[in-house]
Amino acid sequence: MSEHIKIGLVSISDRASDGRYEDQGIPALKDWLGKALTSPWSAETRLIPDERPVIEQTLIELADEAGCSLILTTGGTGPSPRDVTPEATLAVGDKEMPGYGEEMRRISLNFVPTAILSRQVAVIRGKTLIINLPGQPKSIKETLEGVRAADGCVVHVGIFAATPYCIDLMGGPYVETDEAVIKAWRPKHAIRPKQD
Ligand SMILES: Nc1ncnc2c1ncn2[C@@H]1O[C@H](COP(=O)(O)OP(=O)(O)OP(=O)(O)O)[C@@H](O)[C@H]1O
Ligand SMILES: Nc1nc2c(c(=O)[nH]1)N[C@H]1C(S)=C(S)[C@@H](COP(=O)(O)O)O[C@H]1N2
Repeated sequence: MSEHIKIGLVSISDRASDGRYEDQGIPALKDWLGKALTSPWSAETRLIPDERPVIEQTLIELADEAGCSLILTTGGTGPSPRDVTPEATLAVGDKEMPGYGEEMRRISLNFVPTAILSRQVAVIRGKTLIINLPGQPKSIKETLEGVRAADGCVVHVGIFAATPYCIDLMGGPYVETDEAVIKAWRPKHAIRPKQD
């Protein structure tokens, strides 16, 4: 049996938040989740500048007040002076989840050599998993879904594959996915029977 999940989507960009360009981060996140999730979900969206106090306050509000079990951020993970998303994320986290950043950089190296410049982190705050994704809108699908060969076969599994089980272990809602987009990996004992 699946359960409703509230997901925080945070686009962190100076230029998108002040209107110099249109934000493509939140639409890209919504688009991918709309294709990937088969269990019920709703989004809380925020478009904010690269200001560390604003990022921290936004993450705290979405986790502690809005009740998001998962928060995905996009933007502000590079080496520029204004890129402070990882620092803000680590500051509000109780536990770091280093596998996410390690795996995203490995996946992204299949697309761009500059993937090593990306400093993404993931943390758990209370009952909320917070994951930083890179800022390039196309990198959202790339990191969540992984790498496919020309015939469509998955050659490097995306980071979302492990995320529903992580949320299970944190005591959150049971999230299900469309296996054609991303297969949610759980040990056999943790898989609930599908309902018609
Ligand atoms: N929200 C967004 N909408 C559209 N494109 C974006 C967005 N965020 C980032 N990008 C693109 O991805 C690139 C890398 O993202 P990064 O987070 O490093 O942004 P940036 O160069 O610090 O600029 P800004 O914070 O003003 O978006 C940006 O230079 C921009 O081309
Ligand atoms: N999957 C993927 N990862 C990516 C990219 C990309 O196009 N696809 N762009 C990279 C680039 S050009 C940079 S500078 C770093 C910086 O992260 P940021 O975009 O969040 O600042 O992410 C990298 N990671």
